Amino acid sequence: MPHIKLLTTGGTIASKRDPVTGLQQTGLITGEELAGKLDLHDDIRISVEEIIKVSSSAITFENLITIKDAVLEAVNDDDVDGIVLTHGTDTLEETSYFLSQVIPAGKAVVVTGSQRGPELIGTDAYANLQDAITLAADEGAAKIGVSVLFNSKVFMPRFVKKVNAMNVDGFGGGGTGYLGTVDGHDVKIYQYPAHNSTYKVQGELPEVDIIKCALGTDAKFIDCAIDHEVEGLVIETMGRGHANDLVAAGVRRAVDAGIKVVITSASDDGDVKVAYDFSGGISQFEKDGAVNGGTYDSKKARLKLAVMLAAGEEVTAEDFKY
Ligand SMILES: NC(=O)C[C@H](N)C(=O)O
Repeated sequence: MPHIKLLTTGGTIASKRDPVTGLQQTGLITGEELAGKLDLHDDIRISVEEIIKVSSSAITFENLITIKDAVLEAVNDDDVDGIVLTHGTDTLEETSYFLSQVIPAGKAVVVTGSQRGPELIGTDAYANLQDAITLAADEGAAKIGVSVLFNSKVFMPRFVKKVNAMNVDGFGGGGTGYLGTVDGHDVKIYQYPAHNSTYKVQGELPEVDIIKCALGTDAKFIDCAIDHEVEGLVIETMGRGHANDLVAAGVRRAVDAGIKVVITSASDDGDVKVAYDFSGGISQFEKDGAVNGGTYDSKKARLKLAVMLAAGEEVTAEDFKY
């Protein structure tokens, strides 16, 4: 009988209507209550542990460490066959990606949530939770390690993104699509991630910020980050890694101040790559010691950088290749 550990963190999937305001409030429904209403395969056994109870936009780097410790404990428990983590959708892509960087593959860790609260008409809370548990109990999911289940689809954390702010088809996998499906009690995995590097985080995650560039952006936020002595910076540039001379000068100041700088692109697909020789772009950023973030989106690059710094790893463009 597969034993699935259900770890809960809050989010809409744990919400009920506040009797006074009528608005959704997280943490009013427990994992036990949710799991009690599912139509699971008879031989699945569930045990529930509440880790935290917050809207996911309030999750902190400290919370990520707490979540990681709880997941690792379950991964290392021989009595547990698979893990499901329920989470708010706003930062689900970030927490799942973080976990994929710190939890070695070998046991299924399925992250899920819902766009509509469990009491709302057409809620996706029970369907997603049931599918996530079914996936976590499937042998094929163990090989993926950390995955995301949403609206019947299985995603890899590296590419999953909340693409819709309200409807139940809230997540997409970009150009790489999805890994498989859960249809009732049937799990089908069509593809596995080709690359899986994990790191051993020691202690806290360091402060790493994202600064987004657009037409006419200057370096005031970069200088502010330098003043705040952040350890890492992700500069989200345009296209293949382009900004302007003011940003380039700011990047230089940041690198000189000992900050690890990673350059990402606002585009959804395509690499940051040296293609032009001009002073406000990736060719200059690289000469000045910034790291090429490849196809990483800024939120994932931020977490990868924070994890690598916390693990005491040297950060190079090679680390952002896949
Ligand atoms: N659908 C959701 O879960 C959104 C919610 N605000 C959260 O991220 O916690």
